[in-house]
Amino acid sequence: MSLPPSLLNQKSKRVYSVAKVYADACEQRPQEYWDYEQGVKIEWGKIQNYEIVSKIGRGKYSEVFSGKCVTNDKPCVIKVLKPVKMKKIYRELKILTNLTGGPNVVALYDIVQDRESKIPALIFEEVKNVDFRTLYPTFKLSDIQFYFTQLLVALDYCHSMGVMHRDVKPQNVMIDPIERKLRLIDWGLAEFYHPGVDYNVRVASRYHKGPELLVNLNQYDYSLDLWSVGCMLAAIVFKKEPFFKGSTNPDQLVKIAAVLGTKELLAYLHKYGLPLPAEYDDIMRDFARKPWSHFISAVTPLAVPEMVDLIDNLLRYDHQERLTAKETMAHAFFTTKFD
Ligand SMILES: Nc1ncnc2c1ncn2[C@@H]1O[C@H](COP(=O)(O)OP(=O)(O)OP(=O)(O)O)[C@@H](O)[C@H]1O
Repeated sequence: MSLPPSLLNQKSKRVYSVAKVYADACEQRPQEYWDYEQGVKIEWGKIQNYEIVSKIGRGKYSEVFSGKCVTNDKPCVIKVLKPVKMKKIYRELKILTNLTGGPNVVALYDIVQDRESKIPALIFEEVKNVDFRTLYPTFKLSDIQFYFTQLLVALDYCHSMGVMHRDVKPQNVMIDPIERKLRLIDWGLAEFYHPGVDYNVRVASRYHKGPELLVNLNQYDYSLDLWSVGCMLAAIVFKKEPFFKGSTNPDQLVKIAAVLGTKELLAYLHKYGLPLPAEYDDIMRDFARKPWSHFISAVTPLAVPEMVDLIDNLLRYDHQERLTAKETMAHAFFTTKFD
């Protein structure tokens, strides 16, 4: 039985940007693969199989607990969702079930539901994460090579499966340095990519939002995630956490322009036939582009030329110019041997 047509892959009247890679990843698969509005059938597990041990986190959309599966005594993480639109819950579930088992993607063990409140909870593998504010300052170049390769493998995988994560940031990259294990978590903002579709720009967390989101360029794609990776690397290497620290969303673009230049921002908008939104009228200034050397000093030994070149190729206004996840892994930074 075929599904009725969906609004999720409806093209915009003006198609001005299409992903450079994996553009047809969803279109090549059956509609059931990506149509979370019509095709999600949840196989609920048993809530009594899980026990809460302690609280480990609180997100905008959930409360997260460390727990235990009583049938096998295995540790797990229990993410109890806050009441949001069912459509958002279906999207996260569909994406997680499609991606679980993929390299460095947090594994979804089960989905359960509270009998009375009907609130769904997701059961995940647990990662013994060390907070990035403690861990990243210990990184040598070889650690950056290792962990960012793990992150890029996860991203290349999800992109190849037609999914943009849309919330890449240190808080969503769990690292267990003892096991040298990395898992990309929080697929709550992730979305299926269809070429020519207009997407909501209210995604990602402020400091890691790509310029496309801040100028209302709706036809963005997987390359959004590579901007966020560039922000993470720049923060580590230039010892500036976060690298772009806007106080509001519009101020975030001002902070980016203060580094990448205002003329260059306008050229980006011009390429895609978009105006600079009116909200910038009073706050955007005419910034000259800063060379990366501006951020290099005696306290930035990680800023070797290969790394700076990599950052330069990720932190590009033009999402089509950024390296893809695969291209990033093949960049000289990753193929050079560092101690
Ligand atoms: N598998 C896991 N292993 C270890 N810790 C985890 C795991 N999953 C989630 N956490 C912890 O719980 C926090 C919140 O989880 P998650 O980001 O999935 O929830 P969220 O409500 O979508 O958060 P946000 O508001 O940041 O988008 C994470 O930042 C992390 O500290």
